[in-house]
Amino acid sequence: MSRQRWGRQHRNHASNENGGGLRPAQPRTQAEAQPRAETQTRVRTSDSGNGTQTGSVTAAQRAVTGEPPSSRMEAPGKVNLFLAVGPTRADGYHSLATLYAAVDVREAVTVSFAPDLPEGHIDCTLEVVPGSLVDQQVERGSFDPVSVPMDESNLAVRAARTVIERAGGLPGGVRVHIEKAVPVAGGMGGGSADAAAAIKAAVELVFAVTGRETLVSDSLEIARGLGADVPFAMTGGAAIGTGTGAELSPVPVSSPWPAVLIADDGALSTPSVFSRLDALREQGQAVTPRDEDLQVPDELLGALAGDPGSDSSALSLLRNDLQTPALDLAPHLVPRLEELRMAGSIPIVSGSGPTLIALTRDHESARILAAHLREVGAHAVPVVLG
Ligand SMILES: C[C@@](CO)(OP(=O)(O)O)[C@H](O)COP(=O)(O)OP(=O)(O)OC[C@H]1O[C@@H](n2ccc(N)nc2=O)[C@H](O)[C@@H]1O
Ligand SMILES: Nc1ncnc2c1ncn2[C@@H]1O[C@H](COP(=O)(O)OP(=O)(O)O)[C@@H](O)[C@H]1O
Repeated sequence: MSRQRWGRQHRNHASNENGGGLRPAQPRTQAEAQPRAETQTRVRTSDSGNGTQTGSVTAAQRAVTGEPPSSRMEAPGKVNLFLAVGPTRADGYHSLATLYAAVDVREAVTVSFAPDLPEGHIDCTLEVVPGSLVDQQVERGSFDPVSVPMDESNLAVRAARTVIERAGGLPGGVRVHIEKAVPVAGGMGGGSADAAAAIKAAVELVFAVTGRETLVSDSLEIARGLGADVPFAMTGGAAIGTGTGAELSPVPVSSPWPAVLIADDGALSTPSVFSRLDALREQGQAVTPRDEDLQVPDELLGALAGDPGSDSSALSLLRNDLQTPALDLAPHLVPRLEELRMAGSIPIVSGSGPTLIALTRDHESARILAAHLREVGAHAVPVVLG
């Protein structure tokens, strides 16, 4: 069993009651290099129980700086290039076969030791990354960050708490700070990315404060316990997901695929979309695939791997069984998909939606399409997949 920990991106920073003193995230696009959005929401939670700068925080360093240790980790949002959904299982989940691809829109979570807070307390703060799709939604008034739960149900809080408790606790509280770039309830696994980043950051923090290590296998078990998409957010890249989506087989990507992400003004709850699929199937309006259909086609994997024998016709194999129920719940997406097809892209609903992903011929086409969509009022950014 590996004793390796996740990454090494410790940093020290002063943390105050408003989550201030946070080093700005590394700008990823020109748009994101603008000043930070003012949006910041914060709640304190408690219970009865208990970047780029690298290198571990040593006790000596802490003694010199006098700052509590802190770890900032990133994790990507995702799209599903293929998603075949099987029948409902006894536990209420659906067996599925999916092809996950990470997008270069990333969440970041900083977990900081807070000796001034009582043991077991977790403060959670959130800020919106400037220029991100979420920032575009906030600016247009279609998303309010206050709608993200900041209590014990927040996935980053749950992740940090689970890691810390399994490691035997810390002699104080913790601050969790989320930098949000992935649309909430958009079918892009943003909450799962927060959970994954928080697991990695908490593992590093526990090690910095106590010297206790967390096995990679334990981190992955915690990830699986937090949601079907969380293990993929831990690994990124591209992978086949089976079972509930948490059993992963990484797949190679020759060169990242260009695409445009189009966020919606609304949100769709994942359980409601699965329930609508069940209802459509019961009414005979959607087909339940046979077990042998729960397989990502080799041609699609070949296209992603740059197999010379594969060609762009493999893109016709893109599939999302949640698209029909998502469109049923959000019918305004139907003409939008058609417009994207007319513009020469290959669009598909991302996961349970309502975010759309439009694959383009090349990066320049993605840039032009995203700029055009923004001109006509959509929230769009060019991205690369995998
Ligand atoms: C649909 C997908 C496709 O990648 O992504 P999103 O659209 O949410 O991003 C995932 O399967 C979502 O993963 P995640 O959001 O982590 O799901 P979970 O929290 O574990 O489950 C939320 C709910 O979704 C339904 N669910 C999820 C996964 C699955 N294989 N079968 C299901 O039926 C269940 O109703 C479950 O209670
Ligand atoms: N850190 C978090 N970020 C976003 N949503 C969260 C978080 N923690 C809990 N949630 C809850 O999870 C729901 C789904 O979140 P998200 O992962 O963004 O969507 P999706 O499952 O569509 O990819 C949200 O509506 C919210 O209520």
